[in-house]
Amino acid sequence: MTRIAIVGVAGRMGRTLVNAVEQDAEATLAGGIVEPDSSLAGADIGELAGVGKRGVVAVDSLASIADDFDVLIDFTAPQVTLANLAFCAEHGKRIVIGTTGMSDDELKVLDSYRDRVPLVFAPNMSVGVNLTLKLLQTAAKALGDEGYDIEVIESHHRHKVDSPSGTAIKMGEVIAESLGRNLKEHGVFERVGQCGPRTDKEIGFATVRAGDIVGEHTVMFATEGERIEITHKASSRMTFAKGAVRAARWVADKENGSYDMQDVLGLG
Ligand SMILES: NC(=O)C1=CN([C@@H]2O[C@H](COP(=O)(O)OP(=O)(O)OC[C@H]3O[C@@H](n4cnc5c(N)ncnc54)[C@H](OP(=O)(O)O)[C@@H]3O)[C@@H](O)[C@H]2O)C=CC1
Ligand SMILES: O=C(O)C1=N[C@H](C(=O)O)C[C@H](O)C1
Repeated sequence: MTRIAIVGVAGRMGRTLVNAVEQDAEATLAGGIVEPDSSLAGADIGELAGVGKRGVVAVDSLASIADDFDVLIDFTAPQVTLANLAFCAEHGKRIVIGTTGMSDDELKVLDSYRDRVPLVFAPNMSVGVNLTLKLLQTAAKALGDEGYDIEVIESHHRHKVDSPSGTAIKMGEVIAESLGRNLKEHGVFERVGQCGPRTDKEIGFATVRAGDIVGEHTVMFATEGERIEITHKASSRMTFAKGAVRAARWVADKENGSYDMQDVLGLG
C-alpha cells in the first residue's frame, strides 16, 4: 500500500486527488497540506473533498506529517513545489509534481534534484494527453518539413494563472524536437498589430481562458488544401488525478531520478 500525502489539498486538483486516492485499492490517504495559517487546517480532508470524514485532518506544515507518508503529490504553484521538493529530498520521500508555469530558472532548480530524490514531473498526467504526445511526434515528422504550418491552441477555465498551459508547451517541445527545431527560437507566443506573415518554421501558440473549461488542446497541421487537427479534451480533473496516483504508486520503488508520465505509462 502506498501512503500518499497531498499538498494543496483544498485546491481544485487537491480535492480531486483525494477522490482518486480513495478509489485506488493500492493507495491510502496519509495526509493533506494546506497553506500556512489556513483556516482549513484541522478540517477532515475527506470532508473537504466531499467524500465524507476519513479521519485524516489537513495540516499547514509538511514537517508535522513527515513520518506518515511515502509519496507526496504536489499540484500547487512553482515556489511552493520547489520548497516541497527540497523537503522530500532531505527526508527520503518521493514526489509527484503536476505544477505548471515554472520559469526556466525554476525548471533548472527542479532538475538539480534529479540525483537526490525519485520524482515524477509532468505538465499533464492524463493517459490521453501522453498518448497524444506520441501521435504528435509521428505527425510532426511526416508533415512538419513538408509545408504544413503548426499551431497549438489551448483552452482552460477562467482561474488558470499560467499561459500557455504546461501541456501546450510540452506539445510544442515534442514537435520541435521531432523536427530538430529549438522551441525557444521557433515558438511564437504572441501576434499583435502589424506582425507580418507567418514564417515557415514557426510553431504558434494561442490561449483561451473561459468559464469552467477543464483543459483542451488542439495541434493544427495546416497547408494549402488540407488541415489535420489532433485534439485532446479533458472533461473531468479525475483523468489528471488518476494519472498522478498511478505515478505515485509507480515511483514508490524507484531509484533517485527525474521521470515523466511517458516513463510511468511505458510509452518512453
Ligand atoms: N499536471 C497535470 O496533469 C495538471 C496540472 N495542473 C496544475 O496544477 C496546479 C494547481 O492547479 P489547481 O488545482 O487548478 O489550482 P488551485 O489554485 O485550485 O490549487 C492550488 C492549491 O494550492 C494551495 N497552496 C498554495 N500555497 C500553498 C502552500 N504553501 N502549502 C500548501 N498549499 C498551498 C492553494 O491554497 P489557496 O487556495 O489557499 O491559495 C490551493 O488550494 C497548476 O499549476 C495547474 O496548472 C492542473 C491540472 C492537471
Ligand atoms: O491548470 C489547469 O487546470 C491545467 N493545467 C495543466 C497545464 O497547464 O497543462 C494541465 C491541464 O490541462 C489542466
